[in-house]
Amino acid sequence: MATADITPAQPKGATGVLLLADGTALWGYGFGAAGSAVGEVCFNTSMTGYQEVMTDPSYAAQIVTFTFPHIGNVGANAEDIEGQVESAVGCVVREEVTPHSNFRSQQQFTDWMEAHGKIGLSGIDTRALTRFIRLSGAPNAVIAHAPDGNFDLPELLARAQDWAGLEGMDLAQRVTREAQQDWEGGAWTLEKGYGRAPRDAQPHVVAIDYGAKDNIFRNLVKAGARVTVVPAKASLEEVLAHKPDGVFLSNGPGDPAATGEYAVPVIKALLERDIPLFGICLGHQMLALAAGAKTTKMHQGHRGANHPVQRVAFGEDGGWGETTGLVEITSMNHGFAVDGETLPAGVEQTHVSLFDGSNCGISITGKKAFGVQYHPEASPGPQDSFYLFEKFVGMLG
Ligand SMILES: NC(=O)CC[C@H](N)C(=O)O
Repeated sequence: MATADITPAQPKGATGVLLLADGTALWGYGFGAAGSAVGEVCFNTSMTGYQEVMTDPSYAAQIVTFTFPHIGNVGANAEDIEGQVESAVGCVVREEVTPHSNFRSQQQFTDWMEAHGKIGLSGIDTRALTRFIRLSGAPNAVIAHAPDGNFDLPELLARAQDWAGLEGMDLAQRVTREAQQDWEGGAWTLEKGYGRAPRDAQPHVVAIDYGAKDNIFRNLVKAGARVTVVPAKASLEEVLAHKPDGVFLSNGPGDPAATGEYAVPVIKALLERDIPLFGICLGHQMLALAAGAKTTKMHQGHRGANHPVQRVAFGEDGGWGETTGLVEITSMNHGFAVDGETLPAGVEQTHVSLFDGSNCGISITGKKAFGVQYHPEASPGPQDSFYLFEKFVGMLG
């Protein structure tokens, strides 16, 4: 049963609403798919790359508020897809979606959203919503689009209130590939689109897919690796059967502490066997859990393409070299974080966020194992951190 007043009342002409669990209704205009969906509301400050954001599986069970006011300008295409599986359920934007005008566009963003079952809401004061999230934390909400303007508000509110929230939620097993896959995509170029990955390349990286963005695999290929992707719940034996030179731990949605139940024992065993490891985002968080650290839910999270991160230590093999102290501008999408205070002896903090000092990288002493909280593959975002793929592939074999 819903237990809050819904305010303000629906204005004339509204066809979409973001109904927060506390009863606050943000009224606007629906686009994309009709219907409703529940999730945690976050904000992303990227100025470009909305299609990659909306297809990043790490956003499963989330509603993305774009702080950049004009969304839709470059339309949508069949290439800028980061995952074919579940991802953000919807998005909230300031202005009416801009008609597409770009040589790569194949579809209006509104039509693409509809085709992918995602709900859009325009006409929202996204600055006020972002300030609300910064002050009060990321709320649970229902996003709804009814072309005829008819909403069952008590039912929508009950859904927002009954939803358990992301904390304690394991979503990786919902978004992972179910079968092993020989990864075949290479880096994208304007002239040729995506390249092909040579299957005889060395070294061989086995990538555990907790909800991976495809551009990570393309970057591993670009750095010279052959990549075999295995499902989130692959056992140690299944991973080792591929005779990996190194194992990659992917990004993904949900709470790392909940996901770690099946992933962490495998990661621990790989660490014990001295298999080189590289984790990104959720993979970084679970590497930290395997090494004995703790993760926490953040107040508002980090999501955008402009997050400064500083290299603060060399890493075990001195791999950052002279570049310690350097700042990278990074792409980020996380709502949980490794608690830097809980890093045990033998785990070195290699990167920190210059926004809030939170942990952004670790390296395990005596092992070829490291992780970063941010997204070096960009998609979207700056490319300052591509060196990490070369560093990892370079340490194998
Ligand atoms: N991009 C990711 O891998 C996100 C990791 C985790 N789900 C978080 O929100 O912190």
